[in-house]
Amino acid sequence: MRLPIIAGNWKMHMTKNGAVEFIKELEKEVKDTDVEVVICPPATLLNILKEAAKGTNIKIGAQNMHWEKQGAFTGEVSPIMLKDLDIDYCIIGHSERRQYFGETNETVNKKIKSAIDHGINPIVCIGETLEVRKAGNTNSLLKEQVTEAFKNITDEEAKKIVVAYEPIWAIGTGETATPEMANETIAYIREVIKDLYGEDISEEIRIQYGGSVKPSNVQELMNQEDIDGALVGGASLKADSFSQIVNF
Ligand SMILES: O=C[C@H](O)COP(=O)(O)O
Repeated sequence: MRLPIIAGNWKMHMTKNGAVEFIKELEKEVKDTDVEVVICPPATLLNILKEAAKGTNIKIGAQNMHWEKQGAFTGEVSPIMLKDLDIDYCIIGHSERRQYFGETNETVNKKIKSAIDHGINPIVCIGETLEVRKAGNTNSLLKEQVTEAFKNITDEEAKKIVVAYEPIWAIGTGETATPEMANETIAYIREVIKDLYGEDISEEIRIQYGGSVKPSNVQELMNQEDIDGALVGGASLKADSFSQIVNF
């Protein structure tokens, strides 16, 4: 049995006041859940939220990191800095970072390795554009993204990775993949992982769905056999809607 994991990706939203209130409110609503709950705020809020979440079952994740420990990389945050704050997770290779900040399968792989080396669990995002899906190339693209992401990752390291399947056409658009379509694609991703690591590890690795997840559609998605959680954008910005998602 895989432990479900529901993570909120706040993207470039939120400031101090609202954020601490959010954690206080969320804590009350999710304290009895069996789901692993993660909030990924902007880097400016990592420290304050880590403090606010102390003693709760809410984990805190970053949205990005550099693969180097330190150096002349203006504006970047290193894995050592995240570990300094005891950050639990880091989203890696979100489609917005691939699209707007030039991230490639190669940099995603470097970041995954570095995160694991520093004791940070990666949430690795993969997904296709509408053009790729319409052309019937979804599976080949996902296979390439998975294979490149997991390059030179050992069996033990692979188990620490959470994969987030996010069809780009479903992000922030209100368009959700149907639960069946999401499940079928995630089952395919699990097959690719099975080819790389064998059945036991592929059955252990958690794969989330992301893309317009909201209180009204989460249950149907989570009922699917291969979907182990959600990476939630817009609906994670209000404690009320995010806690409804966690308590699906
Ligand atoms: O990381 C989260 C995803 O990009 C989904 O965002 P969304 O729930 O606003 O569609």
